[in-house]
Amino acid sequence: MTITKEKIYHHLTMTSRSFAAVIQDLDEELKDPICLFYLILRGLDTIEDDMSIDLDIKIPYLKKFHEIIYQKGWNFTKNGPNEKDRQLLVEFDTVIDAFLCLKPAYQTIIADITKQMGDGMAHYATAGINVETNADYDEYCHYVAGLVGLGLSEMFSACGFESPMVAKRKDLSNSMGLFLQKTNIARDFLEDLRDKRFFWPKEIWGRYADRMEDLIKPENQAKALHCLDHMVFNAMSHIKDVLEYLSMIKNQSCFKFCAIPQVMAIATLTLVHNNYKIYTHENIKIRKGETVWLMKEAVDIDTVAAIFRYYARLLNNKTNPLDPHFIDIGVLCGEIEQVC
Ligand SMILES: COc1cccc([C@H]2O[C@H](CC(=O)N[C@@H](CC(=O)O)C(=O)O)C(=O)N(CC(C)(C)C)c3ccc(Cl)cc32)c1OC
Repeated sequence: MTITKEKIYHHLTMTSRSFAAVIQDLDEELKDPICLFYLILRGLDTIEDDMSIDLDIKIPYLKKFHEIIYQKGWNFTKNGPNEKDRQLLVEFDTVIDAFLCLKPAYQTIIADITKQMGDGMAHYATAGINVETNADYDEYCHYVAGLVGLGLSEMFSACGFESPMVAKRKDLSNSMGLFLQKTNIARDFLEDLRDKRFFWPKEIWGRYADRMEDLIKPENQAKALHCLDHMVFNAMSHIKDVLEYLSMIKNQSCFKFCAIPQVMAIATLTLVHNNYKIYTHENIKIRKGETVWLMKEAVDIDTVAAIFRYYARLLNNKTNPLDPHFIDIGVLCGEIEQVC
């Protein structure tokens, strides 16, 4: 297992440097199961994301990925040459070998979430199926991100680090995923538009433009900013659940693992809010110094609550009084300051 283990953590570091460090800080009992959960999800995501793979090839793989993770020796070489993380699937047999060494309880949780996610991805990959309504948007984000929160909460409760209540509160675990995913979807508008991936719900953008791509036209700047703030407001609706979930987490290594992505997300959402660069530049990111500060500070619920209060006030101050959501955002920020 040692050689495989080194390869596994190499893959982890290759896929996401900053988050790899957070996973490596986890308690020994959870480090391998969560590392493998992360890599299996990346493998599934790499197939879903690859627009060069025909749907009649892609969809069966998405639906049977939960069985593939039990097939020793399996690899995947159908990804396009420039697909990020394609190397992970080329060498996926090492992930499978390590997965098969996990305790059965963790294998079952991972396989069950992978099955649900693969089915959800297959549904939304089907030609003509798009995110139209706010309900579609929440459902899509549940499949690709909310389910991850559910699986992690089940692992936290299964190993005994957290109470069974953590796995029971599926609504809160789901919100942990939706807040991260909706922040990324708002942030990555231009990159996704270029890749012809449309995640913004028509029920939102349809109020500001006839076609989604019209949002990037300079003459539509005011409407585009109101649309962006509507997406920010939609993401903010999960913050109360996020704070309630984090207040349940008692194990220190689990707490940091859960809190760091959430404080990074509220900082990112504040940067994205009312920021026209979303429509002109890709890869909008918070500064490295801010990331380092957040990773160091996100150690307990009081500090995390103070961080959310800080960014809620910043975000509120950035809102244009002419913005249709000016009042709503103000009310939500007020509520966040209450909960904290
Ligand atoms: C209780 O729930 C969680 C608790 C802790 C962390 C995460 C969540 O955080 C990372 C954090 C991460 O991966 N950050 C990236 C930054 C980025 O992606 O922009 C990074 O630091 O590189 C993340 O983004 N996703 C991906 C999804 C959002 C789709 C779930 C993710 C993917 C696989 C796993 Cl096992 C975990 C997570 C949780 O998931 C909700």
